[in-house]
Amino acid sequence: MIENFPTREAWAEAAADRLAAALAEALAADGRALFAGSGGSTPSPIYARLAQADLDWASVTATLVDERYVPETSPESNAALLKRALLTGPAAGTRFVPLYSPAVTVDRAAALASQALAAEGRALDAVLLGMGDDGHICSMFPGSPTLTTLLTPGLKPAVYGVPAGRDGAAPPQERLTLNLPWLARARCVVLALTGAKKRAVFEREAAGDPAVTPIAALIAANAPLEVLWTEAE
Ligand SMILES: O=C(O)[C@H](O)[C@@H](O)[C@H](O)[C@H](O)COP(=O)(O)O
Repeated sequence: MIENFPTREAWAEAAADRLAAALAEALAADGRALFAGSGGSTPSPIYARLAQADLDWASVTATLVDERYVPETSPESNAALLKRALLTGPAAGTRFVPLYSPAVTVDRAAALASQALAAEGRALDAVLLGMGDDGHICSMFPGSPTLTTLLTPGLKPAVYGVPAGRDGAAPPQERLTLNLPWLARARCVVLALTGAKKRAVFEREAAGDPAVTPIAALIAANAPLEVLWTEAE
């Protein structure tokens, strides 16, 4: 299930190519495409390449797989990261749907983001995921109180609020996240991993109980998952 790449360049190129192909297919079929990207440090080289893809970016909508409940002015903002890394150059004309919105509670922001995504009227065409060392994808954290909800088949709203963990548990602050059924309905899900540690975490999580393990749940839901790995971190 894991595809190995000899260099970080080849890995980033392959991930960007898969995502661009999925977006191009949607654009050819429907004249529109919906992309969701991850935060964290892993995706930046992939975004840099994807931003150069020869696509009708003005017909693409981009959103996030998860977000800290912070405004774009925060260094923690995934929206700011995506805008900097992907929505630039040829991709600058892409419409962006944020998960965060100001002056409301995290759950209200989740409801607003869910409405905005529902208004797109389509499943995600391409998703770029990273994975934390604890096996989390999006803001679905193994062992967190919200996980069972986020993994529930048939969940209707796309986006949920995630409270900060208690007593040092993840996540350190409130977040917004896509849920498992939304991810699983995507047409292409690229999980980009680097380094021996993440590979071992992925293998452990893939063999876990789908009821309590986000990666195992994604596999069990038959998501069109492509796992791209390179040793170089
Ligand atoms: O905003 C986030 O935190 C992410 O969307 C998250 O799911 C990320 O992909 C992992 O935490 C891996 O992060 P790294 O790529 O930095 O290891």
